[in-house]
Amino acid sequence: MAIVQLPKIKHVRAFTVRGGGADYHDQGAGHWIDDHIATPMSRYPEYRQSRQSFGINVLGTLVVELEAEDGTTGFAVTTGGEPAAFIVEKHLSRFLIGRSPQEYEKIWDQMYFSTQYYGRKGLVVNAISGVDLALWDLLGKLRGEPVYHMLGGAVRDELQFYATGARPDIAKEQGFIGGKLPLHHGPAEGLEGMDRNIALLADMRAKCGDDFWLMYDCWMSLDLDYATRLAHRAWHECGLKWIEEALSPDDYWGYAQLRKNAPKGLLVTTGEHEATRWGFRMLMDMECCDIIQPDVGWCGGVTELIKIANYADSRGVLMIPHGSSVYSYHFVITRHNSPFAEFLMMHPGPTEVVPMFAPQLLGEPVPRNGRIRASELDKPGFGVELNRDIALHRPYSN
Ligand SMILES: C[C@H](O)[C@H](O)CC(=O)C(=O)O
Ligand SMILES: [Mg+2]
Repeated sequence: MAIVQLPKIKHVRAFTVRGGGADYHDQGAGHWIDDHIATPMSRYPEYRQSRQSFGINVLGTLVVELEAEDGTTGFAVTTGGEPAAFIVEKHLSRFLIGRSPQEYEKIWDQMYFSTQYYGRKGLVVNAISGVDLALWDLLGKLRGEPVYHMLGGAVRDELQFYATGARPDIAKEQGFIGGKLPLHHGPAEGLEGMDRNIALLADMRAKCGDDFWLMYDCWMSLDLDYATRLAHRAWHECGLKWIEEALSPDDYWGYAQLRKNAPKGLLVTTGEHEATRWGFRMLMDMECCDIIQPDVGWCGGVTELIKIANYADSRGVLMIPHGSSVYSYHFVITRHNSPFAEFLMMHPGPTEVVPMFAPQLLGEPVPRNGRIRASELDKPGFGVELNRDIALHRPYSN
């Protein structure tokens, strides 16, 4: 039987898109996701009300499209905009053109180590992740297989989701297994801010009852003392399930101490702004958290997430990827140490379940009653198509 040789990559294109989608903070006015949410910039009053005021949405979405010799295309979206498009077109494309998508390990290695002198985390690894996701999409489209089949197949029949957004009470009615609230007040707002954080959580606990998971997402905004005090009050007064990304991603020592300081039973989680197997090894070897939360569009893509997830599994650490739509769904359904997934509520309220990366992905599945069945992922690649009716801008070429 002849060995299958897939067509090689002929074209690499990087586009940018504004307005929601993969850069999900890039929303219009009045959206819950930009309503006085605590960040490291909250120490400056002028940047406290709106995260867009300090530039959280400055990058926009990066779309990576790979076209094979036979005309088949694979694509992916992530956060990165024009600077990431430059890196894809002017640097990474040389490792892709004329190559088979089957070589995703060697291609990843060349993309990472050729940019290591100016990359390693953040924007550069976002760009690498976008290329890697497009490679896996192209591979699936050429093979006629969903990505989750290529990752070993489903270990359960369906995905269960918790919802991130301002209305956990509505999320409970919609069938989600928990609700993660954004933290609104950081250390700069003192005891009054802490009391308001607890009052909101207590109100949601009263509305949701005792059995519904409630979590706080602190988006890197706290110091160790404040995070420790918040953890104890939120656990003892409101039954908080986990405190997420309380500290700077660079403060591995702080996370290790927070995990020691936290009340027994409260989970400490982080990782969405961490990258590569080496960054997550640091989090796990220093025992910084109970759950790692890589974003597959930011940590290095599927090729790197395989390495991260397997190391976590060997250490008994849960790996619940940060919300990244189909790119995490196809991974989570194949891993026992990923028992549930995140769904980021992108409706402004949020009062409705809408596709997370809308309007960029045609055919993007959404949870119904807080679940997506594995069979809903049974389309080639990541099972979505690029919406070509949106304004795609190609600022560079290779
Ligand atoms: C809600 C958080 O501030 C952020 O916008 C999203 C996030 O960190 C998450 O979904 O996790
Ligand atoms: Mg988060």
